[in-house]
Amino acid sequence: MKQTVLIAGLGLIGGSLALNIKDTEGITLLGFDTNQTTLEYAKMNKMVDDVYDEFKEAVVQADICIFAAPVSVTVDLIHQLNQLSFDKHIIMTDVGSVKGPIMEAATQIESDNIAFIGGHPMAGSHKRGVQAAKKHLFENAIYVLSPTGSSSNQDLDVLQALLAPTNCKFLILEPEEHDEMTSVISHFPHLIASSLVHQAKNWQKTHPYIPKLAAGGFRDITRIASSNPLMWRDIFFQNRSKMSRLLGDWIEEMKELKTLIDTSEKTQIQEYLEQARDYRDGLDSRKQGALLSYYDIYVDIFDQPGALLKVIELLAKHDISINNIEILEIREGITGVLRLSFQNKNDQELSQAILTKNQYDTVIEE
Ligand SMILES: NC(=O)C1=CN([C@@H]2O[C@H](COP(=O)(O)OP(=O)(O)OC[C@H]3O[C@@H](n4cnc5c(N)ncnc54)[C@H](O)[C@@H]3O)[C@@H](O)[C@H]2O)C=CC1
Ligand SMILES: O=C(O)C(=O)Cc1ccc(O)cc1
Repeated sequence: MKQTVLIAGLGLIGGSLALNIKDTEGITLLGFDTNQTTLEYAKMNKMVDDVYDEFKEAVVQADICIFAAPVSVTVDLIHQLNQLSFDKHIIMTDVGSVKGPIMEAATQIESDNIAFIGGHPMAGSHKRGVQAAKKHLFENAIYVLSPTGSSSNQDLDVLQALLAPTNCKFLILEPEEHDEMTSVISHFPHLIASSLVHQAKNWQKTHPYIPKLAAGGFRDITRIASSNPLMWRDIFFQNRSKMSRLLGDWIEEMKELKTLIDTSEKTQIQEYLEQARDYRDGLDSRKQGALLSYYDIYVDIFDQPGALLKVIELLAKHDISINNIEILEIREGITGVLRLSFQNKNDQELSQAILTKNQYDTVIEE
């Protein structure tokens, strides 16, 4: 079937979706963005068939439109739809990290020809822009969909079929429960990560060597503080009431912890740490779902040039594809452990056997 698909906002997420959709048979893929360099890049790299810098001109041609701009921009674009007339059925969706304001804007759409389904791929990166787009970004990730009264089951099927090449896992959620859950598990942690970085920066005035002491733990917990500030500012304010509530709860909890520390309540502090560890370890279980979507192997490697390449070559020789590679440093610049992530248990076990045979120490965490 021939379909014209428009992606409005060709950044990290829009560009990554384009890389998944572009080669589907029968699809003409259009891209709209206000950034000319982005449009030129997308066209030059054949990520889309055609580019537009005028939303209205592009959207009237589409059978499916995916809004992939910042949440506040998507809200504005949805409001513009009422200035246009749509003479054929069009499925519209978005990728915004906050659903409430987008779904609210969608309720104001006047055309009966528009079927709106909210969307949010729960995968991303701290990078931004079309140059950071990756085809495999959504592999195994949860992709939340929120159908509305304007969309039918058939619309939902069509959208899921379009997104199938991403290899994501669909989850249907109400916008309100989505926003509450993502505020806890995604949005609020970003604020805390930034706050920890600010605290270290302030203490650096007293102890200039602080950055040299920053060990793996600090790096792990603050990784997301390197994310796109414009996007996160938008997310915080679009999900403002939930963020404010969590901040209030957090402040109260920190006050209680301060009292426990000040009064040397060692048992209660230990229980607090134990409960957190047990819950966190439980989240890592594949049975629980989202946090760990890959089959991992930890490989000890020494700090020698080419160590990484040797491991990759070894697995490539056996046609095993690695989903993700992360070097976990013991100290800054000193390689310690390699985390290799695989798509399935078979690849994981085969890789472990090959690496063990080649004298590598490996661990699979159950
Ligand atoms: N970055 C991430 O990890 C994730 C982001 N999201 C959501 O995806 C959406 C896009 O985020 P990213 O791709 O990361 O951001 P990005 O900054 O990489 O891309 C945004 C794109 O929108 C374009 N844009 C800005 N204003 C525009 C306008 N008025 N009209 C048309 N295009 C405009 C920009 O030029 C840019 O190409 C956001 O709503 C975000 O909440 C969802 C999941 C993960
Ligand atoms: O880098 C990370 O861990 C993220 O937090 C990615 C992410 C960012 C925004 C989203 O709405 C969903 C996922």
